[in-house]
Amino acid sequence: MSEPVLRVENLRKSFGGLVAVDGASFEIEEGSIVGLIGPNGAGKSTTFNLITGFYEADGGTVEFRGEDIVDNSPEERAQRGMVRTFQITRELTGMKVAQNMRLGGQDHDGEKVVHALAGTAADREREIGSKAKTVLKQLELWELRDEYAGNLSGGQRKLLELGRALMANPDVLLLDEPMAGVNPSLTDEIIEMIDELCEQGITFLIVEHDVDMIMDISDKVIGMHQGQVLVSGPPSWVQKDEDLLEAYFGGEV
Ligand SMILES: Nc1ncnc2c1ncn2[C@@H]1O[C@H](COP(=O)(O)OP(=O)(O)OP(=O)(O)O)[C@@H](O)[C@H]1O
Repeated sequence: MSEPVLRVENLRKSFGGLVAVDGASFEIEEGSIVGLIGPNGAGKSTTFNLITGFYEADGGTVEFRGEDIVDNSPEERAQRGMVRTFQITRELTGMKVAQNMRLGGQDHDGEKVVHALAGTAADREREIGSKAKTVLKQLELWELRDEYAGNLSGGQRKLLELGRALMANPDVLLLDEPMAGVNPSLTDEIIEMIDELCEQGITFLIVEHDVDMIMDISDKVIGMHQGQVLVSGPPSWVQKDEDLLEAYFGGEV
């Protein structure tokens, strides 16, 4: 069997006395779509932030292509091809769609993009512009390129977030609730896009509250509760896992 692209082992993180991630371990195979689910407060976002290096782990390892990167900064991880989506924050809503995309090609993963391209700064600018055009067309945002990001609908913003992340040439793309606030027609578009990108070799880790959708699109689903991985495997049996069902629906009312 091939090596997993990402392996998390015994990951731990507390905030004060609160244990948010409590010895989580799982693997992500290259070229797969993996969903990370669990009830509110299960530790999904914290795990996400530990993988991308936005939080420092209290313990455990994060291996990327067989190498422990737990001491690497988010920028170093991004340069290796691990990229996450960022919300289009207030600062970015004042910029046009096309500018947002160019920034995506330059910011956290800028080094990788720049190194990948030969030639002068002007050549690189042209290259970034041409990649932005391709991605915007893929995401059907090309017509909106001169629109301010702040004028986009919630769903269109989600597509722009995805587009910005794609500008950084990711190998592994971590999506934080890509469907939140997205209307059903755009949801389908995003799912199609994820499928296509996966076929092109991008590995996905997706944190998402829409469990049905995650079960539909994922090759593997990881279910978390109280900072621990309860279950990890194919959607067909994760959705029948008694412990996970109990975590979602059981316990005290
Ligand atoms: N920066 C922080 N400071 C203090 N406590 C935090 C912080 N981030 C998360 N927590 C706590 O850690 C626990 C896990 O939170 P986390 O956001 O990882 O869960 P989640 O599964 O993503 O939840 P949700 O589905 O509601 O987004 C929660 O009890 C939360 O209150």
